[in-house]
Amino acid sequence: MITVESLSKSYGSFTAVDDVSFTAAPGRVTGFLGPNGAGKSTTMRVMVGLTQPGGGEVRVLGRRFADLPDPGREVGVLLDASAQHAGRTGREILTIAALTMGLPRTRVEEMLERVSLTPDEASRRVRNYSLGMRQRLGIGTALLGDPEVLILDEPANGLDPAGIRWMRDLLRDFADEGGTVLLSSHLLHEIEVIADDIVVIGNGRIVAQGTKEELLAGAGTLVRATDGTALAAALTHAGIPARPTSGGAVLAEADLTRVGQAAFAAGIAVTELRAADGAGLEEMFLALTADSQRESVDTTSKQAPTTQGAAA
Ligand SMILES: Nc1ncnc2c1ncn2[C@@H]1O[C@H](COP(=O)(O)OP(=O)(O)OP(=O)(O)O)[C@@H](O)[C@H]1O
Repeated sequence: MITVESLSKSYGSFTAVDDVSFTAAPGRVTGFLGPNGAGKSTTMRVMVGLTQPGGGEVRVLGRRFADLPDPGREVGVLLDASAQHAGRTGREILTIAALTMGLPRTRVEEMLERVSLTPDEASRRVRNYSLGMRQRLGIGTALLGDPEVLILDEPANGLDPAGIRWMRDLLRDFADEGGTVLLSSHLLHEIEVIADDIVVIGNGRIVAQGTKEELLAGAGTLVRATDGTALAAALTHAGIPARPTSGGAVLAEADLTRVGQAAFAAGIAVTELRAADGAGLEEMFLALTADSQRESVDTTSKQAPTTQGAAA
């Protein structure tokens, strides 16, 4: 369990993390999603005692990180996969970590196998590793002490699709055995594939949180007709908030039946009608974090889609 309570952190007059509260529960994979510079790494650094908070606190397994009796065995941490000693081999890095934690050397071979680094790769110096191999090694180091909690900052960075699937299965198994996983990403798709619960941060503030299902349910219905403008107008006329998406469809804030009936009543033949699923979550992510995006994003909407019950 990780509990973040009213956490704030400023650098000079700049507020990087602003009154952030959320929980990552045991048995669940919690995705911490936000665009670049949103405050994810700062929050995670506070969690593991590397950055002092300006206000609020973080508890891991009920204690501040500094008060954990044996943090290496309780919390597995991966903050920057490229921060490993480039002149050491993968096996040496794991061996040093194992010896520091008082673990037998056999644990190193177990872990190399678990993160799918071959004996040949384990004998190479880390400077010759791809980013994906560094991530696997970093995840191996985090798992080495058989911790109850994993805190991983952008662990999918550099992994190919097969690597992301491998990581998803690994984190799923970890959570199914009762572990707590918190992982960050600036890519919605990664979080959508891996996480059970999602916490969305933009400009240092939590903008939405809930289960993946809750956030998806809030995303409404995706509907398409030959004349999208007439469709959007008909839905709006029927009292259903509706807006065009970047893909030419209309995203409506009502369930399938209501949207279908409204289009039928207006005499409009729909060519597609389905739950918005990932498309809706993506729209929501872009809309909710639009003002913290560095590149301008046309969300076409004045309002974020409904996330009641899930919104913080
Ligand atoms: N030591 C520091 N001094 C000054 N500003 C900082 C410092 N560390 C972080 N920041 C600023 O705080 C904000 C949040 O940074 P943070 O690294 O937490 O974001 P992030 O969500 O992890 O982004 P990314 O996905 O790009 O890693 C950024 O604007 C960053 O420039």
